[in-house]
Amino acid sequence: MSPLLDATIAAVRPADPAVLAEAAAHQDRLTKPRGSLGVLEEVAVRLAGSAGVSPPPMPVPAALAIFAADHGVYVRGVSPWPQEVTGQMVANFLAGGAVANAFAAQMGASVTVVDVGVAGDLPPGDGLLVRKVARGTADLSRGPAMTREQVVAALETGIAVAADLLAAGARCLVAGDMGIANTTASAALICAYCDADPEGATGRGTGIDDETHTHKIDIVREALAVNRSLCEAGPLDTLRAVGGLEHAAIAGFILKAAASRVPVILDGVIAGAAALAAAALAPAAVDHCVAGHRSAEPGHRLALDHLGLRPLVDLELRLGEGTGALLAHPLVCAAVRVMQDVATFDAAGVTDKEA
Ligand SMILES: Cc1cc2ncn([C@H]3O[C@H](COP(=O)(O)O)[C@@H](O)[C@H]3O)c2cc1C
Ligand SMILES: O=C(O)c1cccnc1
Repeated sequence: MSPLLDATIAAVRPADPAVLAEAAAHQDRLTKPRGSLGVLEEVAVRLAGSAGVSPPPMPVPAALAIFAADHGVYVRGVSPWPQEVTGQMVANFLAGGAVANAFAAQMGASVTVVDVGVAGDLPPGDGLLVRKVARGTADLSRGPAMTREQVVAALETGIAVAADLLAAGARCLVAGDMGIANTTASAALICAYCDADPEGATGRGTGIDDETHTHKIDIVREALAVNRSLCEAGPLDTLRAVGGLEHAAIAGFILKAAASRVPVILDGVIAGAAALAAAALAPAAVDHCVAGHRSAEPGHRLALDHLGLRPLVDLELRLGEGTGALLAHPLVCAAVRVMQDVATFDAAGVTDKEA
């Protein structure tokens, strides 16, 4: 594939089983009824297993990377929004005006925007990394979206961005996306990796009427049919056949976080589809992922079920940009804080009914 990608995949290790057991036992010694923190207990144990130490380190500071790219399938009329909105939103992110900026400011996360494949040229700006692999993908409903070189370059971009953020001190990575028509590619990826039917996996994205929704399902079906042999050839070929440049970059970003034993909080259906690709390339990568939220897109539920991840927040969000993942960050921090701060029954002199 590529030396960087191969090395990153090889470095992805599963959660440490001894640390998982130690963390679970520690949860049970804390001054609360066992299991009373529900899913938050699982999250803290998960982060301990991922980091290889219990209690796990506090996942701060968090760094959001928004990977932006365009999609050839746009020409098939699958999104109600003009394609130039991708580049315009990049400018909005750089100006601090998007929802992702508001949430990142609220959560104390940094924001990095990566042009991994926006169709138009973007004016340079503070916080923009221009890593254009192509000016958008090819139309996945007519053939492969990407060449092998392109998908590898996009994966490497995600790996490099994660590496730089980690080197700058980030201890939690958050994956975001921007790309008009990318819910179509996400649906196709989910069908290919989960063996799902386009009807159940294809949602309304930014908001389409019934007729366009039916058409979008047909487009996903066409994409899977025309790319069938590539989708059967392996996980990398599946990603290049029906994915987007931002999906590939997010997959690389997840792989690098996993290889570094740093948690990565997943966002909605785009990050979910990218996580399927990362997990297909390195199954243990899932051990280092936290599902930030469940989006309203039906395919997202299929992806999370396939990955075995339980979302922390379900607020019917359907935005992307990393917004749902950012909302979950304080919950992840609170879960870790419990492990670090809460007294044990012994230390606090509280009677444990199980002792
Ligand atoms: C103004 C605006 C801001 C957004 N921020 C994220 N998305 C989200 O919507 C797009 C995917 O939906 P579809 O597949 O229906 O085109 C992606 O860009 C995604 O990030 C946005 C979309 C719009 C219009
Ligand atoms: O699930 C998401 O993140 C999503 C849904 C619709 C449009 N954009 C993103």
